[in-house]
Amino acid sequence: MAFSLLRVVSSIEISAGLGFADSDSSRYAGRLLGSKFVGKNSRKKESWSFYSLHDKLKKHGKLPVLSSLVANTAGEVVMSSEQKVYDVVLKQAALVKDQKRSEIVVDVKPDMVIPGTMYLLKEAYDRCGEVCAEYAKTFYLGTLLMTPERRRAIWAIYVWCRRTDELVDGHNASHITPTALDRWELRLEDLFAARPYDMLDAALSDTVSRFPVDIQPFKDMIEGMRMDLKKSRYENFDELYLYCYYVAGTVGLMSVPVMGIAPESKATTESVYNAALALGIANQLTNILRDVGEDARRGRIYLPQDELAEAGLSDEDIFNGKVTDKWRNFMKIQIKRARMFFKQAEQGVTELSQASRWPVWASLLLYRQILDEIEANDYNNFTKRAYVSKAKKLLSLPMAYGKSLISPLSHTQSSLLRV
Ligand SMILES: CC(C)=CCC/C(C)=C/CC/C(C)=C/CC/C(C)=C/[C@@H]1[C@@H](COP(=O)(O)OP(=O)(O)O)[C@]1(C)CC/C=C(\C)CC/C=C(\C)CCC=C(C)C
Repeated sequence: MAFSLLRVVSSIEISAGLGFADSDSSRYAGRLLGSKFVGKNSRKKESWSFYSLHDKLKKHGKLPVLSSLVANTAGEVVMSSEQKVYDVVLKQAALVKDQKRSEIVVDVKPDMVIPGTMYLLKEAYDRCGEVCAEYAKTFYLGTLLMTPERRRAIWAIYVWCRRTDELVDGHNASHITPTALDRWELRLEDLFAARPYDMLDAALSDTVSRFPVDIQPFKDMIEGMRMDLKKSRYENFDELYLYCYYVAGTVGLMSVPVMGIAPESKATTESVYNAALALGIANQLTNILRDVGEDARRGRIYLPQDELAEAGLSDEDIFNGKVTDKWRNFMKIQIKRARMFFKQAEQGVTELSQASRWPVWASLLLYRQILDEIEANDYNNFTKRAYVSKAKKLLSLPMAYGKSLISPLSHTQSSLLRV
């Protein structure tokens, strides 16, 4: 993150380091930009399928991100992915609503554990920290600003996400079957029921017993991996949005209960979760735009098929990998959409607890710059991998730190305020 923060690692390393040698070895928060976040029924309802992207741009002067209702192939109006995901957001937010908003939300339980297991638990968290430090250096540094309880909990979540991603992206990926993912899910349920399989699971098991973290986003991430196994095309943005929620928006929903909302924040809990979801979506969209060529070489096209067709582009154009004006125009629209999700996420970062803001700002600023780099590469994401230089990364860190000093109270223009 600055996912050099969350650098992809060699699958051999990850298999060994994360314990994938066993048989269990295994990518969602946005609303229409500008619509007030009051309740799901009060949101604007507008469908991507009704106008072309260009008409929308002309009509609204800005690009709508998603609709609440979409038409299915039979022409019936159905609930959009955004609406489905929003229901998860509401559920997650409800879990923490009653929780006291304070810097120290952690009610550290008396350790009702078998003697010696405390030591093992410390080892388990330390190992999660090591993995995080190794594969997501800058992010790891950011977590050091957090309270010890939060820091180690984020490490444990990070490691579980990494392991899950490795199931379909790692070196054993070609052997992964839906059954293996079902087993990974059973293992997740066991871990939530305080029956961890290994020490890394034990760290997460402890984390979920201390923070109001729900199992749903974890299950949804596994669902995203299932989707990746069976799907290599996305008909429209609604389908892509759901995929992005599964594999990345979920991370935002898992992290907020641990990172905590600032006690002085006046934002609604749902709006903060929604911003967290938006950051996950923005990151994943950016990841997809950066990796178009790489994904195409694996036979995968994550870009919405209907938007490609509307831009006069086909799968063949992607496989041929020629940067044309049609491609540039298409990419401009996609980049614009990703930036809208980043913008939406920005509003929520300030509402997080003080110590959590810096790593989140850092990840937002660093990952968003990948979009600038795609532009700087004249939209050649077929053969050039957009990356942010070390110098730019370094420059972003104090910038992120400066932004993290802005408190929710000095941020009274926020559109996330409770109504
Ligand atoms: C502070 C912070 C950023 C916390 C998140 C820590 C965490 C638990 C990260 C887990 C990330 C992970 C391993 C996800 C597995 C699925 C996956 C690989 C998703 C893609 C990430 C990029 O990783 P990759 O290594 O492939 O990228 P590179 O090739 O190296 O570039 C994703 C694109 C998405 C990751 C999504 C997030 C980190 C969500 C961030 C949102 C929050 C932390 C919520 C912030 C709160 C508010 C209110 C805005």
